[in-house]
Amino acid sequence: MGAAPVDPTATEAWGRLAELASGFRPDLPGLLTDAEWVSRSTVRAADLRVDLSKNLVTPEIWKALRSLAAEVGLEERRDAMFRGERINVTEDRAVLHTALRRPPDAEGPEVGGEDVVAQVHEVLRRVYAFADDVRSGAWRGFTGQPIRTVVNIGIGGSDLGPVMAYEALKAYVQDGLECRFISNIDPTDAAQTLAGLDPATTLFIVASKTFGTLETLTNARLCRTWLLDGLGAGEEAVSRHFVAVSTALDKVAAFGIDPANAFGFWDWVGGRYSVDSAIGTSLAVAIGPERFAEFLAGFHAVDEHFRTTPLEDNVPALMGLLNVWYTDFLGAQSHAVLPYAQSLHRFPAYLQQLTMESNGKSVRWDGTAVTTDTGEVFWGEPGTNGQHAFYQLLHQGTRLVPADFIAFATPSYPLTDGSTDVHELLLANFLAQTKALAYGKSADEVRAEGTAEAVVPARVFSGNRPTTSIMAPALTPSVLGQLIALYEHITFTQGVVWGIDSFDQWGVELGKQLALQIVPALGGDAAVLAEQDASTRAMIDYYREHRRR
Ligand SMILES: O=P(O)(O)OC[C@H]1O[C@](O)(CO)[C@@H](O)[C@@H]1O
Repeated sequence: MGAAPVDPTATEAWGRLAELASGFRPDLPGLLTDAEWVSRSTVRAADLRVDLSKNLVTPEIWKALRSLAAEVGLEERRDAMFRGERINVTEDRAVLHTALRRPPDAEGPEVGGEDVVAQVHEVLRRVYAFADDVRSGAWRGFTGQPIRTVVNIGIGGSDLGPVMAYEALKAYVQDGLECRFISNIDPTDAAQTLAGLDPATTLFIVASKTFGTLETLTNARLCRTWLLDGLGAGEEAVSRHFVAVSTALDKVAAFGIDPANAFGFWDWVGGRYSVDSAIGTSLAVAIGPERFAEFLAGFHAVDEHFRTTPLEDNVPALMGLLNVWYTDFLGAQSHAVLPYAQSLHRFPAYLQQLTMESNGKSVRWDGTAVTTDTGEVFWGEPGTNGQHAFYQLLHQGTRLVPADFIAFATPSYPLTDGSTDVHELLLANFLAQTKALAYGKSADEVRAEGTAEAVVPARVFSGNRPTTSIMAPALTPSVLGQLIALYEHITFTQGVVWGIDSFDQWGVELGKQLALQIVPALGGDAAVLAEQDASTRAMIDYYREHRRR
């Protein structure tokens, strides 16, 4: 099962961190008076400026966290990943999503004797040619019309990355082109997504790493029926309206999609790490090959930062270590990601798969039990919307919730209401929130506002609530690539400390198996029904009684 990971709790650094945590009294207002602290706590990766100064740490804690990274062999494992070693132990695979964004002239790692970077660029060349054809109108549908809508059919990493990036970069989408996304097996998703579309100008991308995913194949069949019925055509129309992205090109062909219309990728790309592979084809069509290449270059810039920067300034490593500190020493159970950019409204959902499918594990890569708490629950919504919903708990609740705030100097859409720079109102809120969380408001301050004594406690803010502020010049394709790579490497860092294989996802399998076993019972198979537990049986009975056809 691979060499045993170092038990982090047995390291010297862990002992030191435990000492530092016991009786730790954070003093963010005190720290923030020190310009030197802020400047030392502000780190950069490519275009990302990351202010770590409003975190519950001290120089001693940082030192101990870096020692922990050294003792668990973070840099060695990072290097092994970049070299293409099979660090995805339970699936016996290399982990090389970083090769997807290496420039064509870079010397790539080899997997199975094959030059990975050359393979990547060969597929990219085909994706770009396809994207150009769709964008220029050279690609025609069955009735001879150009494509207006691209519908990506996928789920998990084959959906969340493309939809998140499309939403984030909508300002760059070619006029007259639109992407839509179908993921859920609930037919409502397909029904609502297809509503109003003209089959003659609609092209489907079936995106599935394995090409065996129930939801995606079901939706693909459903869309094929919709297309052929709408066009009044036979199977011969499929090749003008369906392309596929997968590592299983034999299954793509078996499904009836012309291999000439299929774009491949490789088993060394995890689904949740695949938006920068051909899985991003819908995005490449929407924003064009040049912008897509900038997106990849953004990832690569942060990869290089992570690969070459010493720990003191290595942003993903520092942020990952900080998350370990909060999770294992200060008892945090969740982590909020709060983009002050509406364009990033699907970013928290994307990060949920990236972080929780990667680090939601109880055993280590050698099969032994983890020795400490692992993966936090990631969640979030764009500001300022969240301020009017769940920030109450962030400010005054009993839970410690470290939060990452993300903002951009230049807005995606520079609208004004005639007199106000609306983006400045957004940024003022971003700045105000991290300040309010850090400083809080004392009882004396509340009293000084003339508040009745009985209400004073309800209006006190404890402060000392940690935040990290990430800023960049604008949400460009490159900056989006940088942000994604940042969180990929944060996730990796945490996984290494905990000794986790962050690249498998066995935990999703049991439910899938059981669903397939239960299907016949819903259809009335008495023998399968009898095998179910009492609760499941009763719900199936309820369903059969209430289902209207
Ligand atoms: O791309 P595929 O093979 O259809 O898988 C979709 C998603 O399903 C999962 O395997 C989880 O069920 C994810 O890891 C993956 O991103």
